[in-house]
Amino acid sequence: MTKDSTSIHNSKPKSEMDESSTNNKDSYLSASNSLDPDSHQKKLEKTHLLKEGSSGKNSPYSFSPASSPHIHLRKLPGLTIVLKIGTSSVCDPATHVPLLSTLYSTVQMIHILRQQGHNVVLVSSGAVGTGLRRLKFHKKPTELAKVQAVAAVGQGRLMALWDNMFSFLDQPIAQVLLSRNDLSRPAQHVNAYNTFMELLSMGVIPIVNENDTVSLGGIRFGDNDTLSAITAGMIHADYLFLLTDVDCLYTDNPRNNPDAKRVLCVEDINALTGTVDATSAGSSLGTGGMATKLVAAELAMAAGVCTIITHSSKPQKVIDIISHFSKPENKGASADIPEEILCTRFLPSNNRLGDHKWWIKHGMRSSGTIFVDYGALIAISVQKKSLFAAGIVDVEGVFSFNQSVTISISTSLIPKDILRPNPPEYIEIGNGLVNYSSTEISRIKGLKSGMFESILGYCDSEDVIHRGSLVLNQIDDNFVKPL
Ligand SMILES: Nc1ncnc2c1ncn2[C@@H]1O[C@H](COP(=O)(O)OP(=O)(O)O)[C@@H](O)[C@H]1O
Ligand SMILES: N[C@@H](CCC(=O)OP(=O)(O)O)C(=O)O
Repeated sequence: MTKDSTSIHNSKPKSEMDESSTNNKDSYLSASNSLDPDSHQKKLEKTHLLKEGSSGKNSPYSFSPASSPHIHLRKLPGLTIVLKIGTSSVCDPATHVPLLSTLYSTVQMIHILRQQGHNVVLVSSGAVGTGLRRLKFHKKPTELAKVQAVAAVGQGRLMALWDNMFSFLDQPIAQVLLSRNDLSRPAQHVNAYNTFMELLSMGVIPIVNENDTVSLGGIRFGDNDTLSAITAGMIHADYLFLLTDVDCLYTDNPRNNPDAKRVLCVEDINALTGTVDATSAGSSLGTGGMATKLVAAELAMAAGVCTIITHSSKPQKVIDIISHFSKPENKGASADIPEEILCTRFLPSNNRLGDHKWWIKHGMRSSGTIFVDYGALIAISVQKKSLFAAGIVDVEGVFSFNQSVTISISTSLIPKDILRPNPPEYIEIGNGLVNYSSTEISRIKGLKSGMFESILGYCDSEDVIHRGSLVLNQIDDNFVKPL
C-alpha cells in the first residue's frame, strides 16, 4: 500500500442488509405496475397469476404475469464488466474536442477483455459535449430543453465515433438508451434485461447512455454514474468501473486540496462520512462529480458488484485490476494494491440485497410516503415484523398496490429519552412494496386487519407491507440512540 492512502472499513453490517433473503416467489419482475390506484380486480387477477406461475426455487425471475415478456435468469460464461466513461474523459472540458487517445485505448482494452472471454457493457457519457462541438456552442446551455437538444445532436455523433473505432477491430456495438422511468417498470425492465443478455451472448458491446430527450427533471437518472450502477445491478455484473479524470477517490477534491489522501478500499460507504469530502463539483461538463460516484458505488455494492474508481487515461489498467482482484487471495479488504494499478475499490456487500429488495430500494421510484408510529418502528426494525395498518398514522402521495413507497416517522412520535438533541422533523426508516393503494391505506390506517373486510369489502393481505418486501435503512446514530 502507498503511504498516502487510506483504507476505510466498517465491519458492522447495515440493518437493511440483515434481511438479505429474497422471496423468490414474489420477484419484482413479477410485479405489474398498475397506474390505477384502486384496481382491485386487477389485483385479484394478478394474485391468481402469481400463484399459478410461482415455480422455480432458485431463480428470482421464475415467473411473470402472462401478459408480460418472460424472463430467464442467464449466466453468461466469463466475467460481466460494466465500464462507465464520464464526459471529462470523452471530450476536452474546454474545447469539447474528443479525447481520441483515451477513446482508442478504451476500445483496445475492451477488445482484450472480449478476447479473454468476458462480457462488456460500456456506459458512455459525452452526448452533450459532442453536441456542443457540433453546434459550435462554447458553453453548456442552462435550460433543460436546450441541453436535451444538444444531447440529441451529440448522441448520434458519439455513437458514430465509437462505431468507427470498434469497427477497426471488427467489434459490433449497439446503442442502448435508458431512463430510470423505463427501468422502474417491471415489464420494461424485463425487456431491457433480455436485450442486454442477447447482445452480450451475441458478442456485441452495448453502449449505454441516458435517454436525454425524454428524461425529466425529477425522474431522470441525473447522471450516468447511477445509470451504470443500476445497469450493473440489473445484469448481475461482477465489476463496475467508473472511469474518470482522477485515479482514486480522495479524502477531499485533489484539485483544490493538495493534502487530500487516496482512499483505496471501502467496505462500508457510511464509514466515509466525516472522512471524505466529495461535495465539490467535477469538471464543467461532467454532471456528477465524486458525490454521484459514491451513490453509484453504494447501489452497486448492495447488488454484490465490485466497484472500482480509476483514471480513464490508462484504460489498460482495467485489465490488470481485474486480473489482480479476481485472484482469491486479493479479494479481501486488506489486499495490497501494486502502485501501477492504484484505484479505489468498493467491495461487494457480503450480505447483498436480493434482487427483489435491491429493486425496491434502488430500481423503483418511491411513489409516496407512509408515516408510522413508534410501535411500528420497533416492530419492523427490531422485531423484524411486517408493517401492519395498525401502526400507520398517515399517507402521502397517490400510489397503487405493488408500488414502492418510503416509510417515515415523525420524531415527535419517538420517546424523548431515545432521541438525540436537535433531530430532524422526520426520519426515513426504509422502503417497501405496498399491498394496498394509497386510498385504501388512508381508510385502514390505525386499524387491525380484522376490520379490512368491513371497510374495503375484501382483505387480500393482513399486512400493508410484507416483511419480504421491506428494505430498512440504518437509522442515523446522530438522531436516535440504538433501538
Ligand atoms: N473527494 C474527491 N476525490 C476525488 N475527486 C473529487 C473529490 N471531490 C470532488 N472531486 C472531483 O470529481 C471529479 C470527477 O467527477 P466528474 O468531473 O463528474 O467526472 P466524470 O465526467 O468522469 O463523471 C474530479 O475531477 C474531481 O475534481
Ligand atoms: N447523457 C449525458 C450524460 C451526462 C453525465 O452523466 O455526465 P457524467 O457525469 O460526466 O458521466 C451526456 O451524454 O452528455
